[in-house]
Amino acid sequence: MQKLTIIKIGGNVIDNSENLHHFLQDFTALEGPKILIHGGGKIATETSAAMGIEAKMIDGRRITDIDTLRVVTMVYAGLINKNMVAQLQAKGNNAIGLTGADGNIIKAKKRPVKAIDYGFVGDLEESSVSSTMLDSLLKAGLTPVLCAITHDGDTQLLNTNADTIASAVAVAMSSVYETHLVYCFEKKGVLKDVNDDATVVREIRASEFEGLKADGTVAGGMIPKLHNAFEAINKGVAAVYIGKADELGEIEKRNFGTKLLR
Ligand SMILES: Nc1ncnc2c1ncn2[C@@H]1O[C@H](COP(=O)(O)OP(=O)(O)O)[C@@H](O)[C@H]1O
Ligand SMILES: CC(=O)N[C@@H](CCC(=O)OP(=O)(O)O)C(=O)O
Repeated sequence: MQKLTIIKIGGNVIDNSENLHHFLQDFTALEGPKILIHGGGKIATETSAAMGIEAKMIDGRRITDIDTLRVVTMVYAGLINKNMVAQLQAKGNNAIGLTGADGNIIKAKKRPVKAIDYGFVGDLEESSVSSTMLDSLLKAGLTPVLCAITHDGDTQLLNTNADTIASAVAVAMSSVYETHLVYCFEKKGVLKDVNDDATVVREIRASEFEGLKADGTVAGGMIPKLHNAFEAINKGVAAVYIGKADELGEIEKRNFGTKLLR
């Protein structure tokens, strides 16, 4: 099987133009077919505030009412996605920026209203990602750049967490490629002490996850990130890493961040 590299980049890195430039350079230099998935939550929150809309997050998910959906569509599918594609083009990478609605690449289901109404948040299912469409783009020599906007197939755009998209895309592509998934963010990996980059946990087994949550080692956005990362490794993705965006260039040379084990 041919190797495919899927990289997810988080909002804190995207927000810093110097870090983003460096990351996109390293991403372009990676050998072989690749897919980039980006978030942008931080910029969406700032843009919402500038428009007088208060951002509300519960368990790492944005409550997406109709006004917020407009903002995230503009920010993720427009501003961030198109700027990233333009930067990749300038670096010689023939990128194509897409939402899940384009080419029906990711179809989601609006999250059912239970105790909390998340609004226009889309959940993914086994059959949500079209590996066939993504593979035809890769075979055409293009680098897909996917944002966090999906659709329900019945006109409605939806907002789906970018870590979840990365995991689902990696699982779907594993039937066609030996898929490697890398979550890039602003820290060196999963840390024992969140404020100390020298405390990277080099390997985490699925069986250790509950303990790390219970003793408070992992918290906040790291909980859904690890959950999505373990979903990927447990469903056939060949390798999953979590590490620092500006160390991506080192990934083949030495230990990069935290490696997940089944
Ligand atoms: N043990 C940990 N190691 C690293 N980061 C952690 C840990 N526990 C909590 N975090 C927090 O998780 C955040 C990453 O989650 P998130 O902000 O959702 O990522 P992204 O930037 O990819 O969207 C980090 O910025 C950090 O504040
Ligand atoms: C439903 C939901 O929460 N969607 C996310 C999508 C963006 C994202 O995941 O951005 P980061 O990777 O930068 O956090 C949000 O709107 O924040």
